[in-house]
Amino acid sequence: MLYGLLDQARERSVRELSSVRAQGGPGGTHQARLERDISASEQARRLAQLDRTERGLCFGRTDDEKQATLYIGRIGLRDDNYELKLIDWRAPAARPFYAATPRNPVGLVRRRHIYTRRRQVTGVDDEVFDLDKLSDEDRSTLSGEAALIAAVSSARTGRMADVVATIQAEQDRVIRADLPGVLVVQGGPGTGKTVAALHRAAYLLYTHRRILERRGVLVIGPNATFLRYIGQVLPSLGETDVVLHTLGDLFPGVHATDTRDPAAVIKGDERMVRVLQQAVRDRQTVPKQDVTVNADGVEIPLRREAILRARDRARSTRRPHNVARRLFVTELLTELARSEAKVLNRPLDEEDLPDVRARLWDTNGVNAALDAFWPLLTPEMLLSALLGSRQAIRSAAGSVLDHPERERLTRTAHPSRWTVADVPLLDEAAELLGVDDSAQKAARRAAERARRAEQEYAQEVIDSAIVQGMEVSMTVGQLGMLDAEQLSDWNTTGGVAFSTAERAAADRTWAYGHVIIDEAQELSGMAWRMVLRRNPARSMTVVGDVAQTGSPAGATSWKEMLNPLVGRRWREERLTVNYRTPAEIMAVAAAVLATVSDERPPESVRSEGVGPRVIRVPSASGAGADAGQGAQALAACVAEAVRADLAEIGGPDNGRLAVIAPDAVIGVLAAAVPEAIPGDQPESLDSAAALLTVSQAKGLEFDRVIVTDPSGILSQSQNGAHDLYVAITRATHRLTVVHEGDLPAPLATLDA
Ligand SMILES: Nc1ncnc2c1ncn2[C@@H]1O[C@H](COP(=O)(O)OP(=O)(O)OP(=O)(O)O)[C@@H](O)[C@H]1O
Repeated sequence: MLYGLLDQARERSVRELSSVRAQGGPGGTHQARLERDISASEQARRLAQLDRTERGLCFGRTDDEKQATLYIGRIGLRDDNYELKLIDWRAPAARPFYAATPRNPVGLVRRRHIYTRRRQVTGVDDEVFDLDKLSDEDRSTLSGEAALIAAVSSARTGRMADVVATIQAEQDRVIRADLPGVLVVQGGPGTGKTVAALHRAAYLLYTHRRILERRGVLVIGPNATFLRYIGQVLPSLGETDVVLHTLGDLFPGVHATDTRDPAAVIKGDERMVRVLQQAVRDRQTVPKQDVTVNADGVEIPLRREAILRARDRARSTRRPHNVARRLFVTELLTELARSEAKVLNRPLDEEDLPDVRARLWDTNGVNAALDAFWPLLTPEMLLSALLGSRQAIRSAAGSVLDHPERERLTRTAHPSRWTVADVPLLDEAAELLGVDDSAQKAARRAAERARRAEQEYAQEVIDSAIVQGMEVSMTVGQLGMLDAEQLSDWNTTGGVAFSTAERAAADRTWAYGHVIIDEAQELSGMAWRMVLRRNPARSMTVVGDVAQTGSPAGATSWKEMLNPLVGRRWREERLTVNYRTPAEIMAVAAAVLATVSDERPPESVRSEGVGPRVIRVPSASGAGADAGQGAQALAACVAEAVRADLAEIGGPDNGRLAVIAPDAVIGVLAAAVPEAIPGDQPESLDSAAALLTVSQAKGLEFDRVIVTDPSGILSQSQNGAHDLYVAITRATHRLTVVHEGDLPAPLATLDA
């Protein structure tokens, strides 16, 4: 019956789409074109949404104490009488399906999971909260619990899948938490933080569509591989107004991927705000004595005193550098106009001043001279000039950073080859520099007037019968209605080309309605400042695990990181159950965790009955055995282990494998194990085996994992133990450890 309704909804959309298209090309009145564009785009979007719900359309059923039965699914569906037959998983009525526990069944008598393959029901799985209240017939069809275990044990595909059918009560609390404020979701590896955060995005867009569709939701992940890994979850949940970014591409126009910046800790330190402020001031220069400026062949004297006064005045406005520059330039042009009149022995009327200033400004000599005192700067210019010069760093950071810190910051070669740690600095610089947009502002005011006229017109369109007809068809699938503002945006941007997501991604100052930050423990103080600028409303979901922090600039506690930034306006939810890693592997991970953190390891939801496997590399013996040979021997062992694992997995449809290794041996391993595709290649996730550094493996999971050289992982950074904890907790089934020499102490039990 439900698939029948889905087909009907689809047919309706196809019909409407073709009838809209049949109305012809670009002709007709302005109003007709507008209506056609909107209608076609909405119908296409609706169709895409309906197509995505084909698999597992309905996955749940609830029976409550009042004998009401509801079916829960990926979208809401109504029959011809407008009766709701399938409840969207995000609707309030679906909540008991997720929230009920044996202790607090929230009015439910039974929760049923429904399994389907294509359009066939293949099984059901019941949880009964009150057997007495079930009818005899229902009692006779009861079935056991297995939905979650089946879901978490299944082979991995290289992409994260949605879990709408099996969201657990503690995750549901996170997903449906209120929109305002900062929600921190702390949980160990595999507790579903990422999956819960993405479902939260879908839930928020559904529940607060009016606000969020216009402002968009920003999801920040640790790297491009991770974004690819989670990229399909949201579309499958039916959401498109979401922008996915890494920290490296939050500054429009820059795509930084390099995370290995020796100065990352200093660049992440909030003291850099003062360094950048001073770097900007250092660019506002005053010569040591009076100068002359050449204006079309006339040498005009300019007093040092006047430059100093103009600078002080411009600074005292406290406007950003490029904005205050207008005042500086105007002051000095006035000074030059007077000085020129004196040189040429000509009178100067006050009312002629604006014209004279404009003429002087148009001469190359004046322009260049004033630019040298107070240049127009881009963030990129400011930062590359700073990082590329020891002298500039000394001047800007002399009182803030000590000598070794300043030395580490200096990058005389390729100062504008941006690393991820540079991006928050560029963003900070953009704030300090500002944009002199007085010319654009005038244009914008004119555009705004035009826009208001459009808006009034669009309101009339909404009120018209045709668009009211659309409303009926759209609300069937819970598509939000367009408001007058959206309609006019649509019109002024020339049609459907710019979605909220596209406009937001291109605009550094875009204020998102909600921001979700995954692996948030990795953010430095400067990175937080950049992210907070994207969300002045402070409506955020901060997801992470302070026990997995790899970056030395990252967080060791949420309190220390967040209190200075948002005060006490944050609350914490904890996730405690591990859905990924079997108990046998988690026991090893727990021993590693205990060496560095008081955080409790999460409880595994299942065990495999098989412990981790250990392979010891035969020692390279004899005189002349060196580090190179050691690495070759290690690589040979890993190659053998990879081939054995791949043979056991028996094809990419049955699961995935990852080799996780210290950064230093990735090159050797890439040569020795060509089956494993390095993580910096986009196809890595789609291959049967991936070769990853720990930072590339963050947030990902694989059926089998070969952790290579644990001692190397431990010693490669000051957060090595956190890295080893991350590496060990990526496996959903089997873990193999390949090592040379003795195992590091926390793994010693594996030798037994
Ligand atoms: N309720 C659930 N039903 C089915 N599978 C789940 C559920 N919750 C989590 N999982 C699965 O558990 C695995 C781990 O989830 P996820 O990656 O979100 O964990 P995480 O807490 O972000 O881990 P990490 O901190 O290691 O990145 C995923 O495969 C996810 O689909």
